[in-house]
Amino acid sequence: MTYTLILLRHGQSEWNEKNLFTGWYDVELTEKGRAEATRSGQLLTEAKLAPAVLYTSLLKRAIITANLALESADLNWIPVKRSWRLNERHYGALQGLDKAATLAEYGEKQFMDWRRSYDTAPPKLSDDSEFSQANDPRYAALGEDAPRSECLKDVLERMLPYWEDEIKPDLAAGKTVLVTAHGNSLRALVKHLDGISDEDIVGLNIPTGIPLVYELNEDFTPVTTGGQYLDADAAADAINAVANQGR
Ligand SMILES: O=C(O)[C@@H](CO)OP(=O)(O)O
Repeated sequence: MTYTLILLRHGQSEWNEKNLFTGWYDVELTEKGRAEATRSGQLLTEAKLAPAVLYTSLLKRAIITANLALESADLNWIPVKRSWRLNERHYGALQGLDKAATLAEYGEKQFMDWRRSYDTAPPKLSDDSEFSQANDPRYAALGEDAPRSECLKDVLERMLPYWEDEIKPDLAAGKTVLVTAHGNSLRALVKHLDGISDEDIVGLNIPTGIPLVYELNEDFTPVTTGGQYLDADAAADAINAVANQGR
């Protein structure tokens, strides 16, 4: 008996295209991103994978990606659960900044520590910034606990309870689960699933809009470490593009 978990990073967003740090800022998909999302649904159909339940973040780039994927897989009807715990990493004071300009200003080491290190969070975003979520009603229940910046460790710590309490029980009940989320929230989940070290997670990048399928054993360890992208060639190219952003 194995469980099937499908991870899907949202399609290209307007700020991916512009090369801006995004985090919790709620941006739209580009036309290319919408096409990636539609194609990801076709890839699910071709692979004969039919999710029984969808999990998304509260950000529309993930929500719309999932809607388009399920539309093209003719699965619009499946139940949906959403949580801020699947949101992208809050990028703090970097939200809205240009990646290339940030690299030029702060240098390679600081840039990569902020982008990919396990435990270095960017400076906090001020509540009066135009890029702040401090007064966003969707996070009102979090009160002052709502993050103003996060490192990957913070993401793992807020995502894991949701994985344990909500997603795992659906898998254990035999449901194929689709999780549509973000580059860094999915890096956190993959780190947990594959047991990737704090050092090695620096080198892991997740491409937009390509389903990553994990078959999990009954103890939720992956049958194949790293899972399997449904379009492995496209994933390899796109992973390189993500790794080289800002350059
Ligand atoms: O800007 C962001 O929120 C993320 C994902 O797009 O960027 P990065 O890949 O640099 O962590």
